[in-house]
Amino acid sequence: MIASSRSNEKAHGAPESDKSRFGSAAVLRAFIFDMDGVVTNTAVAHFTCWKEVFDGLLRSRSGDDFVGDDFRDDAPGGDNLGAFTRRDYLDHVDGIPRLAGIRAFLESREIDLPEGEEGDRTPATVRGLGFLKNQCFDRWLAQNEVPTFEDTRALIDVLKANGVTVGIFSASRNANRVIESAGLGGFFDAIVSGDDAEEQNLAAKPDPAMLVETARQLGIEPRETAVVEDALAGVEAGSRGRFALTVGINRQEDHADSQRHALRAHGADLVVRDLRRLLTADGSGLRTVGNLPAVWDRQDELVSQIGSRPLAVFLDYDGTLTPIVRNHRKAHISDKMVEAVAQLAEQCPTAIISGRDLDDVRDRVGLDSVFYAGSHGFDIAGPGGLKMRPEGAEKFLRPIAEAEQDLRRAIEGIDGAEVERKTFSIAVHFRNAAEEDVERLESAVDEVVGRHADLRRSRGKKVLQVEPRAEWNKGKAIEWLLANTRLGERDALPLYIGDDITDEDAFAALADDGISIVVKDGGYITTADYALENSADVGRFLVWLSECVEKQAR
Ligand SMILES: O=P(O)(O)OC[C@H]1O[C@H](O[C@H]2O[C@H](CO)[C@@H](O)[C@H](O)[C@H]2O)[C@H](O)[C@@H](O)[C@@H]1O
Repeated sequence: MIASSRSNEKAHGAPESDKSRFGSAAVLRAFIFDMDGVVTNTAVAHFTCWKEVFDGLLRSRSGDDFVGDDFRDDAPGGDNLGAFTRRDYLDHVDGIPRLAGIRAFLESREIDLPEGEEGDRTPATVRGLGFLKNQCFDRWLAQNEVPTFEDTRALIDVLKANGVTVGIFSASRNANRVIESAGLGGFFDAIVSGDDAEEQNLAAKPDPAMLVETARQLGIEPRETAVVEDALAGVEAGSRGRFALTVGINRQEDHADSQRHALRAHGADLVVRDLRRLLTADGSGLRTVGNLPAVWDRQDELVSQIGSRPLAVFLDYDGTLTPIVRNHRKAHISDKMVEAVAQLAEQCPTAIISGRDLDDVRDRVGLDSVFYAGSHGFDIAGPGGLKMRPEGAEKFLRPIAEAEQDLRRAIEGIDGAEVERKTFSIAVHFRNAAEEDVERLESAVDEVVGRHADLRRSRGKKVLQVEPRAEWNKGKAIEWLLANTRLGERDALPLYIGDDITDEDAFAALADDGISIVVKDGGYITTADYALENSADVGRFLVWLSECVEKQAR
């Protein structure tokens, strides 16, 4: 076996300073938690009360045919008077102020009700429905102690022990009572509730106003603050407010995969199923690329994890197969690395999953034996003429082309900023721009993206990416490749190596079954299992892996 790599060589041509990397643990001084569904487990109580109220209304309109005890998860399937479902809860009322949620649900069922008056007590008006829902929840609160999520408690304990400030916010006007009932009174450094929102006229999620107010009360800038949210509107608020990191917590049991991709599409930088995934193995600190175990210290563990299963290897390109360099055109892969990938591809199916354009990454690597996914997984190709784009992908080509023109105009005059067009995304690079111009650049990009409902903005290393607002990403591409090509044959064990935030989608896809390795760069929060030092270390590891698989086959 190859000896542990302890080389300090700077493989990264222009290393990021720890502090310049968003999501870097070094810059995080505060965490803000959404209350319902993240800290407190009131979802069942809320859902039950919404169901009681809305089913009462729907029953009164549909008569004898109504099936009220229907707890199905899916949408009502065109039946506007069908029972209130969990999908309705998530799509229309979860995390939304009471009356706004009622209006959204009624609109989804094409039910027109008058707004009504403050003192209304019947389901004949929006306000009356709001009263009944709150009365039900009040009853529940009086009879129950609000449960909390253990993983959130564990994360908060670590944050507090490490001197990180912690705030909580909720659109609920019952927030303070819920926090008290959960035994968390005095636990948070700031609480912003639905009452505060009303008093200060703070717009509801996805507007970041409540989050920004919580950060203000904590006395810490959004750029130094992480947000933890479970609702789609909430992660969107974190992204719109340009918080340092937006973590999506996915507590869905039945629709876990689609919820993970939806949280990402709405702006979560990272999505986890359990917040303890953000902690080191011993649970004492945040899991960062800096404190992950080196692959070389865990060779035996890896060998036993692989066991007799065939491997399916997935590799990122920039920062993984090549060092990061100032000019993206000059990120050339070395002959030695191509040789290492080629040898590995002879032993086990191998894919390169890149944010670059498909043709660009394929030309750079130049191997016919590997699979490729370009534009963060939107454009897949492989041996034997394989070609795949997710259904409906082409509809994004037009908004992307328009945004490209707008972005080129918008960044004129920002020295060092550059637009790189890929088929299904646009990278706006700022590695060579002055630090003081980055905020202006971000605003310009947000402004352009704001004009296109089909597009969203995500982040990477000294780059903003404009991409389809679609539930597709590197992780989804890997899932597709595993299900539809020889990469997934014979119960293959997937292994992924990457270095950037978009690689977290791949790590999430492998969270239950797979090996995730991050290439070190700065000290940002990651969900990977192991680390490699730099791209030279990746090369050594690929050679080691080829040898392992060869031995396994003998
Ligand atoms: O998914 P990847 O293969 O890692 O691609 C991610 C982006 O990589 C490139 O940009 C990054 O690398 C450049 C060259 O080292 C560097 O100058 C830039 O700052 C990095 O963000 C590529 O240009 C992008 O299109 C990819 O999305």
